Amino acid sequence: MENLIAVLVVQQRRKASACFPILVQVMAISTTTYTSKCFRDAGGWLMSREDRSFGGEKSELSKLSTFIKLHSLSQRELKTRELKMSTVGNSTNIFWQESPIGKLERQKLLNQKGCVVWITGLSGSGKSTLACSLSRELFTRGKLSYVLDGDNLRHGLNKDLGFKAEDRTENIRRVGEVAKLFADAGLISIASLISPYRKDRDACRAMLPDSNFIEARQASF
Ligand SMILES: Nc1ncnc2c1ncn2[C@@H]1O[C@H](COP(=O)(O)OS(=O)(=O)O)[C@@H](OP(=O)(O)O)[C@H]1O
Ligand SMILES: Nc1ncnc2c1ncn2[C@@H]1O[C@H](COP(=O)(O)OP(=O)(O)O)[C@@H](O)[C@H]1O
Repeated sequence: MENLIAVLVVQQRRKASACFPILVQVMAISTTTYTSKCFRDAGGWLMSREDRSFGGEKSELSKLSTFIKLHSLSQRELKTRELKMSTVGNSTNIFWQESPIGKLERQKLLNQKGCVVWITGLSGSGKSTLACSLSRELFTRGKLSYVLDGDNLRHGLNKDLGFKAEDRTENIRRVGEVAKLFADAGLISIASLISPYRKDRDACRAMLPDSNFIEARQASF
């Protein structure tokens, strides 16, 4: 049976003139419960912190002030959504927002598979040259790539970082995250960084399915 996912909202926060809900919990309920009628009628669900059951009268519920988002999801999607809810810093209301267009659709549009090619090697070993040649070669074959070059990224995104071990780790983590997003967008993301520590490269690899992360070591020519 299809499951419904209800996002419970217990309070509102005011910011400027706008009210926006604070998301506190995601819960699955069966479509056979009383609530499914409420969902249909109201197109959403209202619930107080005190009333955590789904059995309350609709009239009571409608006294409450805020809005609940409702999605009809498969069990699998539901699990994914629940897993993607996370606490970031002190915030408990940060959750993953799905894109209306899926990765597979983007890949189909571009006629290619998004992935990360990670080129590691010493400074001056030829990483950037290799990354640019690869990008050009892919382009001539009708494949869209983008080079994430360590030098370039240190001009902007990573300009606050130096070359201590922990700064390199953070540099590589950030580039890994960007590369992952580009791969998700359907691009062939070519990262060219010294990335001297295996653990940092492995952490980037772990962000993606194995077959989507290709590591290449540029030996000095
Ligand atoms: N220790 C030190 N001091 C000063 N400058 C340095 C240092 N290490 C690297 N570089 C220069 O920074 C460029 C980018 O480095 P990366 O971001 O790829 O390094 S790392 O992956 O974070 O280790 C790197 O670019 P490439 O020479 O293209 O590798 C260097 O120009
Ligand atoms: N295969 C190669 N043969 C000869 N020279 C190369 C080769 N690859 C790169 N170079 C030269 O070496 C220098 C450093 O290359 P670069 O790609 O900037 O290295 P990195 O990005 O690793 O610092 C550049 O002057 C480049 O033209």
